Amino acid sequence: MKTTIIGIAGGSGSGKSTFTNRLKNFFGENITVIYHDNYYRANDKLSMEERRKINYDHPQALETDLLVKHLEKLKAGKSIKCPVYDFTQHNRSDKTITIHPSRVIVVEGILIFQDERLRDAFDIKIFVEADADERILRRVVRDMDERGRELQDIIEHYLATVKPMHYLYVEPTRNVADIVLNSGLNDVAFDVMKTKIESILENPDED
Ligand SMILES: Nc1ncnc2c1ncn2[C@@H]1O[C@H](COP(=O)(O)OP(=O)(O)O)[C@@H](O)[C@H]1O
Ligand SMILES: O=c1ccn([C@@H]2O[C@H](COP(=O)(O)O)[C@@H](O)[C@H]2O)c(=O)[nH]1
Repeated sequence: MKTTIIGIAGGSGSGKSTFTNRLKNFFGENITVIYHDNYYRANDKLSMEERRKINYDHPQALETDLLVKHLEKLKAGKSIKCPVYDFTQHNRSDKTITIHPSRVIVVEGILIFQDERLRDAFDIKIFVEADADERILRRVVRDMDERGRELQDIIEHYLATVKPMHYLYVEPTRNVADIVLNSGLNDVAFDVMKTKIESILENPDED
């Protein structure tokens, strides 16, 4: 069985997970989804205070080598144990999820097009775009609701690292995308990708 790998990148709060989860909800077990966020490094030796100060928007914060290895294993038909990141603790949890190989793998993350090895592994590259003001407003709501953050922390973190790293490492990768979406809720884009994935699933041995 051939494997088709689809990368979905974009800034934090752009709507990557919204688009990715829509595909996952539609295709269920027929596709595999991997979040680069789960590959944030384990920092067990650091205190919570030290972990809070890490620049999580720099490529070095992620164990991308492990994700590259995992994609190679999945392509070779082997299952992987994917780490599970705990945003509330700024640390990797002790849980893992077993992910089995499948015809279509979707990989999502802010920095996935920044790494050459990942870029080369993707058969289709999608970049989700949204204005910076919308992204930060969404992030405030999400980080307070789901990631256990205070407003002041989110603002400081955004200005100190999220925003500068976005313009340094995320935004420039828009140019390598095959498709740029203006929203993770775009119905036409969803229909186009749904049709494409259906056709890939119907042809297990085609490139
Ligand atoms: N086009 C949109 N309009 C309004 N809200 C959106 C839109 N896209 C995403 N959201 C909301 O913004 C938040 C962040 O979106 P998410 O998909 O998690 O972003 P990302 O994965 O890129 O960080 C979520 O609560 C989501 O429901
Ligand atoms: O411990 C952490 C690790 C990462 N972050 C932030 O997460 C976003 C990326 O996730 P999205 O789902 O794409 O928003 C990144 O901007 C990091 O700053 C964090 O807050 N804490």
